[in-house]
Amino acid sequence: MAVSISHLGYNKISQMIFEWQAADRTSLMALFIVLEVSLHWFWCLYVWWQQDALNTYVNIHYLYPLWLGISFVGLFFLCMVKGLFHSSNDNDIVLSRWQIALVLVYTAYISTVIVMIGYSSLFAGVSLVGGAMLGMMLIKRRYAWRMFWLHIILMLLAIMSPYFGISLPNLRQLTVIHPMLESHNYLTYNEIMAAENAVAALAFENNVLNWDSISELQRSSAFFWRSTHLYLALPKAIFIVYMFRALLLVLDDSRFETLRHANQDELTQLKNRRYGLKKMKYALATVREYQDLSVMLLDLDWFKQINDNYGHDVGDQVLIEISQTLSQSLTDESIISRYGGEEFLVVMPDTKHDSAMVIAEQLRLNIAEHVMKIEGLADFNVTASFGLYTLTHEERDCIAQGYKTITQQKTVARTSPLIKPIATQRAESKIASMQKLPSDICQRLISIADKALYEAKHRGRNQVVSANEMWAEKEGGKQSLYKSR
Ligand SMILES: Nc1nc2c(ncn2[C@@H]2O[C@H](COP(=O)(O)OP(=O)(O)OP(=O)(O)O)[C@@H](O)[C@H]2O)c(=O)[nH]1
Repeated sequence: MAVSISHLGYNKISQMIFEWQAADRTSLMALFIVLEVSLHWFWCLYVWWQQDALNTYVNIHYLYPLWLGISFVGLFFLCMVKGLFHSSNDNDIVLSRWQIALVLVYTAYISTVIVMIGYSSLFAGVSLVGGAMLGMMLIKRRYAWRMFWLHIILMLLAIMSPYFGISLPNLRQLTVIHPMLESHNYLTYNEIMAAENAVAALAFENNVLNWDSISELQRSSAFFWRSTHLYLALPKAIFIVYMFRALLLVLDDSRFETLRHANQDELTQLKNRRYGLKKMKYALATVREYQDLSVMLLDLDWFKQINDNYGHDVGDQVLIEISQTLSQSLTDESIISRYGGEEFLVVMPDTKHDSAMVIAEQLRLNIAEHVMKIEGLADFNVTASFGLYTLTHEERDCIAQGYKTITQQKTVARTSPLIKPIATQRAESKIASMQKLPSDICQRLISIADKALYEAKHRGRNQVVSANEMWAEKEGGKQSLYKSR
């Protein structure tokens, strides 16, 4: 199948986004907000610096609480940005080039909006929604919607505030800094507004706009006209939200595809080894107190001969059909994965040894009875050998207890008296989250099932051998996963 470069690029970007940790995505969103907030902060600095010149037009007392608020917001989001450049193991930079490019482009856009067009709540509002949503997109879509509704509510409150006698600082008013010039140059939005306000000022006493006359103007204005602010901004905001929504849907599909490829075995469509092990770890961590867990490793017999006699394609077909037999014979609770070439791993949570033996025996029969019908070849059957091990809850408790004691001793020995309590706490909570089991337990379980599988091959193939029974025979019933055998 031909794959275009743009398709590859698109897959790569979406894969990168979803491999990102939530903390990094939050930090990126915070960085966008910091960029915007710092521009507002510098705008306040400029007004404060020019306060003598702006005194006639600007109620400077409103500037200080606004400036303070902006500073707090900026500092708050700056703290959130901290996680952006370092991953949990400290020195690795987690921002990739495309993310840096995204941040720079957004900065350039916001700078242009503020410097060229002047501060307008409409532009700033839309840019804020855009910037924050860009960050939100990288976290969760429901936040994008919440953010959108919050923005509308805030705008409504701002529109209605004068009717309740509330005066809010008006940043746009701060842009009125020059009287009209006799200039034929291109005028920016900011300059036009300045000119309009200067003209409007003629209508007021002493040719000066003051806050009382502004408040009077606000109260006398019809609610309908005041709310143009909202309904002019709304279509833009909805457009942005829908654009992001469409993007999210595309990314969701892409994420699903990426995860499918990452977890699935191409040939058999079973889960692959990596995912099988991950699910096994999860099953071990979530198994209940009185539940046993059984692990089964099965390997097709004389598979090399099938390849040699009939060809690799027939070998592949056999693997596909046996995988289907596995999926059909086992319940949904079983975790089935292709462990290696013709080897499969089955983990059965909450399954006692006797039940696991019955299941394995039935599976062996199903495989042996399955007739391979390949065009141009005589029908044939394939058999498989099984190694099985059941980790009983009693043994699991013993391992957990022993492991806990060893870990506590190590932690106490390694740490100084000052940091001992914290280190011990951390170690304990980590152990608790793993159900107090050592991290190599999965490999040990598989390796024991593998020994039983080896024994099954040795005994003549096409049979199930239980590691529990094997060691019970050898050691008179005494057995432990962490004891040298
Ligand atoms: N067709 C095909 N063959 C594979 C695949 N993966 C591994 N194999 C082959 O599987 C064969 C495994 O051979 P062996 O390990 O000798 O095992 P065996 O012939 O089944 O013998 P026993 O396990 O002792 O019964 C090798 O020839 C591999 O090339 C695959 O995806 N497709």
